[in-house]
Amino acid sequence: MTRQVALPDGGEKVRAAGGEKLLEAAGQVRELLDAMVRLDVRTPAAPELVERLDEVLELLRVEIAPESAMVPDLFKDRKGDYMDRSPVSGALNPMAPPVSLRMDGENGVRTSTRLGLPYQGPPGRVHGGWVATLLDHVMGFAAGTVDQWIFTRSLTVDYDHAVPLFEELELTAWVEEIDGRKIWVRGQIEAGGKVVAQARGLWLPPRNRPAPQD
Ligand SMILES: CCCCCCCCCCCC(=O)SCCNC(=O)CCNC(=O)[C@H](O)C(C)(C)COP(=O)(O)OP(=O)(O)OC[C@H]1O[C@@H](n2cnc3c(N)ncnc32)[C@H](O)[C@@H]1OP(=O)(O)O
Repeated sequence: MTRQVALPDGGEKVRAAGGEKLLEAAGQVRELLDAMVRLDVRTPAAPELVERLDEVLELLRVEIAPESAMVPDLFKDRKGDYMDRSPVSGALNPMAPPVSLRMDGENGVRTSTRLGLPYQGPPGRVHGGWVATLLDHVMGFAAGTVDQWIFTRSLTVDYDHAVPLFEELELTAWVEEIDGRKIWVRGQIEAGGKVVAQARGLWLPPRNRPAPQD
């Protein structure tokens, strides 16, 4: 059975809606995150950094939406805007590497990414929590059907080898089995042509989803 998968568009709609500059700013904050973890604790740049960032935050304080306005209604709201803010593939979320997903055959999703120092766990290796996050995300999209939220119910990760920083990582996820509402998915990360992490998980839509006319 061919899955209907809605992938994030890498900020295309944001750009089309006039958000080019905001995407550029998100890229700058991403760069800032990387710079922050590379600074010496006694950097002489710190006082000026505080001052300039304070100005930036002052500018934003009057612009930002309340937290509650950014939490979509599970059953009513469309996922588009929310996905631009995702911590993994959100073009507008500086925490996101970001990964941009593409289809891999009829039942799979694929992406490649390269992670830098903000994602370091053991020396030179990606933090295990981020390894699981990347797999969770890509596998969630492989499981996800158009116009429906879907949740991770179970995720088992095997950390077979180090997942290296600064190297191209190939992520793939594919649906293994569908059993009623239950969607079983497999995923893996390859580096240098070798599988370094793999996972299996169960995805489910919420049980109490109202009928479409509600
Ligand atoms: C466009 C794309 C968008 C989607 C794109 C999304 C991409 C982003 C991906 C990010 C993913 C996340 O971060 S998701 C966030 C983290 N996950 C969550 O917050 C989920 C929290 N859990 C829940 O809300 C709930 O448990 C649900 C909705 C998942 C399911 O609830 P439920 O259906 O009422 O019932 P529940 O008891 O949980 O179990 C359902 C069935 O699964 C079985 N089951 C449970 N665990 C197991 C297990 N390990 N192995 C076998 N079977 C299991 C149970 O026995 C039961 O079977 P039976 O008795 O029915 O036969």
